[in-house]
Amino acid sequence: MSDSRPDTPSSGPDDAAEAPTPSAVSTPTVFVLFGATGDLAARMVIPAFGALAKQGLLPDNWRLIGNGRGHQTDDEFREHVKGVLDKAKTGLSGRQWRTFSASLRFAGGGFTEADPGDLADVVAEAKDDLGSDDVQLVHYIALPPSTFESYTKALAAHGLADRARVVYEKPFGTDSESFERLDKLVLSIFPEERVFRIDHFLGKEATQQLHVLRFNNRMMEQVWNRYHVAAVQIDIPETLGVSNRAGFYDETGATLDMLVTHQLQVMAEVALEPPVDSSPEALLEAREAVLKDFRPMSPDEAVLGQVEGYRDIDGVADDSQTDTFVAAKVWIDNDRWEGVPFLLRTGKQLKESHQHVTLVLRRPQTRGFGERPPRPETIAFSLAGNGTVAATVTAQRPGAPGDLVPGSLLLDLEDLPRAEPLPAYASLLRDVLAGDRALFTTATGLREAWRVAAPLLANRPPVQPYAPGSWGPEAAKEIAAPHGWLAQHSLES
Ligand SMILES: NC(=O)C1=CN([C@@H]2O[C@H](COP(=O)(O)OP(=O)(O)OC[C@H]3O[C@@H](n4cnc5c(N)ncnc54)[C@H](OP(=O)(O)O)[C@@H]3O)[C@@H](O)[C@H]2O)C=CC1
Ligand SMILES: O=C1O[C@H](COP(=O)(O)O)[C@@H](O)[C@H](O)[C@H]1O
Repeated sequence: MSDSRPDTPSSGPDDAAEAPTPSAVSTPTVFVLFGATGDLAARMVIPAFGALAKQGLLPDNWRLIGNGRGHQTDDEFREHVKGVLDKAKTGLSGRQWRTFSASLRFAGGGFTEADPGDLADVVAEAKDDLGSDDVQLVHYIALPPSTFESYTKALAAHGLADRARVVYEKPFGTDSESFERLDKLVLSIFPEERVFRIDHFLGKEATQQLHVLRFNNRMMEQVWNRYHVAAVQIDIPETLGVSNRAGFYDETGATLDMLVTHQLQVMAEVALEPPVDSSPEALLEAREAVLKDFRPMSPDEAVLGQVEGYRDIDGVADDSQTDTFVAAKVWIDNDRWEGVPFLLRTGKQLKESHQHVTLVLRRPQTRGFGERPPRPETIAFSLAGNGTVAATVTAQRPGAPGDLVPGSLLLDLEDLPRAEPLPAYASLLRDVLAGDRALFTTATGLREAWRVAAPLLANRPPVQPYAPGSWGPEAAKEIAAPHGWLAQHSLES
């Protein structure tokens, strides 16, 4: 394994102009990134490390060890990371990149209970390098969920679990039964306070604004219930395909990848009751509590789809029944939300990408001035990027008394004074370093999510084909009747 220090700078501002940035955590830390060659690592986790480095939020002394089943040298891994950071436009200066890249290592040869590959040795070297007895070990398991159990056992078998923190990607389990088994195994090895079950949608800036805006603004607080809200849409269509991660995707599918995970957590963020105080712990308790009121999903109120051509992708079975699309109606049995459908939709290779949480408002009780356009008024949050919030209103077309048209009031969160938005993964990694688990899912919350999804998973409707670039199977339109899925183009800046 090579250990030379590369001097190729990543694109970024001039070294001379760069001010030293303070480090957030002083404990020397060794990160192990399982799945370092994968899609998630490239799209989110490695760029998050870059963003933390850029803002001076990594510990003063750290190492990041990439792990995989294949072999590569440290320098090859550095080249990979450099490509990823350049693509993500992280903007590290030359000096920042040199410091960053010097902390990168790769340990190949896989990692099983029987054989740790290179990892145990590389971790030991990294700890020695950091020259302290007090080194924090943080494992990030960015692997397909079917491997979580075996990697957890291997961590214990090779003495890498002691005093370590561990981050699990989602889905944590693939149904109630496997969730309970995994949870029991994990907690037999790691104490709960060192387990971080990530759901990066909870770390998004705009997701956090759901409760902040709601509870700090009377105009939102007052309408946040069944008397004023006719329906809530949590709509996450994607143009993205899955050909680069077919193995993972074919064993997962849209329902597990997005709906049982991100969308139910975001739904809980929308639906929660006022937390007892403004602490992160109270927020987490409120999220868990409302999940208990979610009604188990009915397969009759769900549509699954599979994009045409999916079975031709390398790594996908010829007769795959995996869903690349799901739309479903979920109900909450409590006083605030009785009778309000929560409409969840997501899928791959659809017409458009967006991530919208939309409260569809009931029409005003007064007669109004003019003929209202059919589009309902809404309060909508775009979770993508740094996030936007919009209210769509009905207004009079200027110069045309009585001619009513929809308009929108838009807030771009990054335009707020002194805004310093962090990508979700960077923000959550910072929380892992600080030991703050408030924006992570808990076993209690996940147990409820699996309970809610159980009838749908046990009785999956057949997947209906849809054309790439479409909005999914026709039948999914019915789920959102009478309003239809609201596109909210005006939300994107
Ligand atoms: N991709 C994304 O956008 C997101 C993914 N996630 C989650 O991240 C996790 C990983 O997803 P993603 O990166 O997309 O998946 P990938 O298919 O890209 O897999 C990640 C890496 O895991 C290793 N791997 C694959 N199969 C196995 C196996 N059977 N045993 C051991 N290692 C294996 C491979 O590395 P190697 O060949 O080097 O061993 C691969 O590069 C999943 O839990 C997913 O839900 C979460 C949010 C977003
Ligand atoms: O967890 C996942 O999320 C991504 C979408 O995340 P975002 O950060 O782009 O908002 C999704 O594409 C992927 O399939 C899924 O595993």
